[in-house]
Amino acid sequence: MIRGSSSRIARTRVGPSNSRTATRGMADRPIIAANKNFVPIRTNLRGSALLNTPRLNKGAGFSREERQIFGLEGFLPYDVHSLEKQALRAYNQLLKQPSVILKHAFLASLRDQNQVLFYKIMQDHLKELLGVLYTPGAAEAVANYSNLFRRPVGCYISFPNQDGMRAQLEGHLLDVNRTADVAYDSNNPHDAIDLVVVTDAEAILGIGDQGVGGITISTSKAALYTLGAGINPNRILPVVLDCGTDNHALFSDSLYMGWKRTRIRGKNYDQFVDRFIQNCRELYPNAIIHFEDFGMANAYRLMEKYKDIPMFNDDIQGTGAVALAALIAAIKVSGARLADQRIVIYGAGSAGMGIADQIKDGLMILEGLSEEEASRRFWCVDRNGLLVESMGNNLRHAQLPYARPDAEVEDWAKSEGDNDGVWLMDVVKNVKPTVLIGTSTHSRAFSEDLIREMGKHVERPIIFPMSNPTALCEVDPADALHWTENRALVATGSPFPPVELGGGKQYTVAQTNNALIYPALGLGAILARSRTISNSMLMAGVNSLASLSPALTNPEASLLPDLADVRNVSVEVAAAVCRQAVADGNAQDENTIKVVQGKGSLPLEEYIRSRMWDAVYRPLELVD
Ligand SMILES: NC(=O)C1=CN([C@@H]2O[C@H](COP(=O)(O)OP(=O)(O)OC[C@H]3O[C@@H](n4cnc5c(N)ncnc54)[C@H](O)[C@@H]3O)[C@@H](O)[C@H]2O)C=CC1
Ligand SMILES: CC(=O)C(=O)O
Ligand SMILES: [Mg+2]
Repeated sequence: MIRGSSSRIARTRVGPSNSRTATRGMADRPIIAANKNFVPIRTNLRGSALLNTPRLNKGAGFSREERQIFGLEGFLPYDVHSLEKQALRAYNQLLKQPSVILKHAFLASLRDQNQVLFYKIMQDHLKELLGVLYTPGAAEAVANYSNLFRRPVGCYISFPNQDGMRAQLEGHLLDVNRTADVAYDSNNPHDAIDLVVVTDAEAILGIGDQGVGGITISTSKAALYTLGAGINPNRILPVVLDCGTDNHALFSDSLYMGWKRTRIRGKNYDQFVDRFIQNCRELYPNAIIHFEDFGMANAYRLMEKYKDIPMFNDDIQGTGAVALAALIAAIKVSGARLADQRIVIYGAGSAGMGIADQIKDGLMILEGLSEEEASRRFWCVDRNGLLVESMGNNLRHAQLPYARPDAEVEDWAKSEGDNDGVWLMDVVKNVKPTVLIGTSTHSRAFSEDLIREMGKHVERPIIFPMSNPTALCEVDPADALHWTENRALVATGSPFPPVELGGGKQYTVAQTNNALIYPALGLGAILARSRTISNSMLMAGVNSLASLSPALTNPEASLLPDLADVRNVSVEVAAAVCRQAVADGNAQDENTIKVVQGKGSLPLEEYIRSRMWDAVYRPLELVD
């Protein structure tokens, strides 16, 4: 950490008149709602070095006084511009970019120049720009990573370099600590990282193995933690574990920047990941670990293996949580009971089985079903058709509880294909599902015939085509509504525009994406400094999110809150997660425990807001 013997603070327009009082030692600086944005960031950088440090750079936003103190006159055009004016200029430049991928590149470059400005324009245009930064935009950016590469962002841990892994991770810790502002509430440099977002890039969104390009999903998910839950971006470490790639197109691309070997598997892989986790635990003992877009076989194994540390798998647990919240809202609208649903899941991978597991937990906890009874509410269809018990060793461990007895399907009327499997249409005809969920990456798999067939048997069909990016969605929501005479309750993984229902009415399609819940889950776990992230914490988050559904008061409204409102949603959801962490005895942060117990100076929600990072320019303090 930087410790200056003498210091000067530029009193900028944003600073309160008493900002000099903030020069006390780091440890005794309380960050509370009223002053968190006025606490100076200490730096010894000046001139172009300051302008080239995105965490500190304010560009034309540097005040006259700051320009004097930091030697910036002569490096900047004369006029001082407010953050709002800078944001307007940047947004106008963004609009001139002719394609999503160029817009994504523009945003990435803005983030690499001026962090606050990047988050400011993202926040101001969240709904529109999430489609660029996240899904669908991120898919294109990941797939074109090596061709579009300009500068490295985040942490690259490569299998062939693993002997230096500890030093590499220490390097990031030192780098984070050098920014000083991140360690405001502790003198322990190991406290500087709150969150690690890690992918091994084997199953990115719906586009599969992307090798080193997977870093872009980690950086996008990391940015959503800041946008969605105010986690300080400088305290998040996005990581790609480069384990090689089985994507032959990348292999034969001379510009590919990752390790050009087929993916390591088995013992080598396990040891590599384990080494990474153990180093993270030692170097960043307070950080939670978010696993993203691992291939299914590893994703489940690793989730089980590391369940006693504060980690979660977003594709399994985050997706399960958001889907259950949307389902709870949908059945309230339809007037049915959760226990009476017949649920077909198309695509029995990480997301599909995560959703099944979470809904199963819901059936057990909310409806009192036994595990066996709850499992019987699901029919899961994958590449080889309906999962049935006779598939035996071909079933993955996570799929086993949902395999149907073969006897059940023996008498089914079958219309599709040969007799080797039971296909989706046959399942829909025979099961007459009330809920159809798509996590298959099979674009437009929910055909008109299929949706009409489903709609014959149920008054309010619940249809969640959740595959990303947009092009892989199982059905366009407008079609699903049209084919069911507007009776369907629809939610998608990627954003879709509202559907015109006629008569001046519109249906708002809920974006049922884990991005609506994982930032708050992370924030709650970080604030509580939770030992683990338990199922009951997840369920608390689900119930909180479901209770915020606009459809509860207006049946034509979206099943889930708008992703554009994620920051407010996150305060509520994180509060529920914190309360549950305390109730479970998992919480270790004394301040948060006190607040949850009503012994703090602020109510929990306000306390949470007071800990959120905002996209504003904080005063800078020059230290020698
Ligand atoms: N909305 C959300 O929040 C989330 C959406 N997803 C999306 O879900 C999709 C799947 O992701 P993961 O589960 O992580 O991948 P995965 O690879 O683990 O699962 C996909 C499954 O679909 C199966 N599948 C592929 N083609 C099929 C076909 N033609 N018919 C039947 N099954 C087929 C595969 O065999 C596999 O089991 C992706 O598009 C991903 O973007 C994933 C996580 C979150
Ligand atoms: C949303 C997400 O995590 C995925 O599509 O993989
Ligand atoms: Mg994912």
